[in-house]
Amino acid sequence: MELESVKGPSDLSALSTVELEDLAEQIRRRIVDTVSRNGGHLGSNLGSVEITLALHRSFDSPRDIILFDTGHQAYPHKLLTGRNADFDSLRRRGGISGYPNRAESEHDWIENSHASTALSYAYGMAAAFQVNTDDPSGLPLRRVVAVVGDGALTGGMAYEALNNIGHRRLPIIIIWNDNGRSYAPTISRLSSSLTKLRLNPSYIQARNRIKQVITDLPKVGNRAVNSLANMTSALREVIEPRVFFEALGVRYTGPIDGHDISELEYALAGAKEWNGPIVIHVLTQKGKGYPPAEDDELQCLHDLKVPQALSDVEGEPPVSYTEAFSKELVRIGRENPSVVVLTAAMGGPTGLLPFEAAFPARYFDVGIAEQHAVTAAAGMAMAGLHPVVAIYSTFMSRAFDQVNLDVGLHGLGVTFVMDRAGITGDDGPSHHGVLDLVQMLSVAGMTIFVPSSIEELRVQLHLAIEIEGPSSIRFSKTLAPRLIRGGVGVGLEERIVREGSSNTVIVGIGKMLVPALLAADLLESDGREVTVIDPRVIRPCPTAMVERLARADYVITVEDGLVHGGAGEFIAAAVHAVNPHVLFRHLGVPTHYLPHGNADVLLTELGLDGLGIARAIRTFLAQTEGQVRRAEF
Ligand SMILES: Cc1ncc(C[n+]2csc(CCOP(=O)(O)OP(=O)(O)O)c2C)c(N)n1
Ligand SMILES: CC(=O)[C@@H](O)[C@H](O)COP(=O)(O)O
Ligand SMILES: [Mg+2]
Repeated sequence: MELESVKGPSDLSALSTVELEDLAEQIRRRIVDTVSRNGGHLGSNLGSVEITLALHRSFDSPRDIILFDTGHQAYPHKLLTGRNADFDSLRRRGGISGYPNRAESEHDWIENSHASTALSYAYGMAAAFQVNTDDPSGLPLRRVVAVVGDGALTGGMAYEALNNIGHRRLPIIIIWNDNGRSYAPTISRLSSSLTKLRLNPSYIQARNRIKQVITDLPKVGNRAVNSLANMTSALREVIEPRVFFEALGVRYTGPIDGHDISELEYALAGAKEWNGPIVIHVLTQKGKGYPPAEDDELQCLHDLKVPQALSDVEGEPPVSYTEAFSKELVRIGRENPSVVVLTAAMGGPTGLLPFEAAFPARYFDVGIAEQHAVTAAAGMAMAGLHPVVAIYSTFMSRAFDQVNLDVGLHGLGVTFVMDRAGITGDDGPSHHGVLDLVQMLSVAGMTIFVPSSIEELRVQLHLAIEIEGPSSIRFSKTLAPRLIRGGVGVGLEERIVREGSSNTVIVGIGKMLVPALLAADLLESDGREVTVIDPRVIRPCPTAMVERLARADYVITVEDGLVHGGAGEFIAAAVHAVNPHVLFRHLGVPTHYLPHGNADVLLTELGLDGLGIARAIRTFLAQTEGQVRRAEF
């Protein structure tokens, strides 16, 4: 069967094993081809092809619910549910999402790409189907299936859900998609013990032989007992997961080969008969069928766009903020032995691997467990270390309570480094890092740095680590401009990057300094010389900046984060305490879930590019000219 002719799961039911294997190959080619052009998740999707085929042949989606944890492995699901024709638009503005999307298909349920949520959704849905037992259709109970990766299973929510699912004995089928990796080898005793079994048929056959020996034991006598003693280690590796899940009240079966569709369908048929929660432990190969993707470096492909840098340093290739952070952190690690780093399974993407290589004992990957990472850092700070916790802005939301009360309440010296701050683009609404400024401003005593260039990032990282209390630094998913105009700031002071003669000041926060300066250039052609300030630090609000803004008539703040409760409003409150008559206009991200697409395109749509900012300022001034009342102060 040709992939193009698959319009939905019902087209799969009559396919033979050979036809299925051929279709799997077509799906792999389609994914590799599209991701190589559009970017996206390669390893995870190539690893979930057979699982997805078996699920859509064994269940009746969307009547039966098929949930994908994290959702980054759902490309085969999309191709098999009628979206092959649209697949070329993957992750493009206006195109199909890189994650399940309810507006795209009735077969899609979870749009949130944050890991470890699927089992909680499954609990809720299975419980709802039990409550609504008077289903008029007379059809059997709707089944709920959750595909959960071994990485996602290291998240706290997954354990919370497992506990409840087992306790309530809800008939949920859990596919534990175990490829032994997140970005790196998964931090999981449950999973690592099976490394040898990872898709090595001889080990899986050995496991089956061990089971047979146990069964035949009474007939064989001492010789088997001795050989059994040698085999108990392999047996233990296979038994441990069973003990873990069944202690929670969840039946365990496996491990099975996650690329053998017949074996998968056999296990699914058995699971459907099991009256209660059951986990099918499936061993898969990340990147299966495309060797370059079989490591985790190709977890997610994307190309970093060169920002509208105003003045690149001649001759030096542009680097990303991540790379600049990564290198400076190693330097700091050499100078300061109390500095340790923590990651939640994202050591590679957050640039921590060089630090790990240099100081392995001071590198902590806790798995996809942001809450635990933050509070573990609090413990380390209490014990005299200075932890640097590197977590994407969007994932930091998950640990807000821990930041606020486990670190902030105790005033501990922990530095939070939030990469992917602001609109990140291709990964859509659950990846834009637009909440971190609002959240960090809610934590009393948190020093908040917003670097606008590589040089500033380096200086501010050193400052943050020297601060005794909590501190945070945020930067975007871009190559970083080398803004040398005006030099690098000092301490916790702002930088006047462009001095104008008018009474109008633009405060360009972090990455937004670049479009702010472009807007100033455009306004100059109107004959309006505006001042542009790089605040560098949001809290404590730089004193000299507050005084400078209190003398202005009009102040426009620009941030790559939510406007409501954001940095601009915080700055305005500080200025209005000095001069309540200064007129502010805050530009930033509205409180909406923004779609996926190129970050610069999304920023332009929001009016956060240079032209958009200039337009907004012209409108603001036209609306307010003459309203200004000079304060006596
Ligand atoms: C809360 C949260 N933290 C971090 C991430 C980033 N992330 C995306 S995929 C991934 C690894 C997932 O590993 P696994 O569940 O084993 O799936 P696999 O990629 O191996 O198929 C991580 C850490 C995330 N999506 N959500
Ligand atoms: C699915 C997920 O959460 C991550 O893989 C994310 O897609 C990575 O984003 P970057 O591409 O910005 O590293
Ligand atoms: Mg995995």
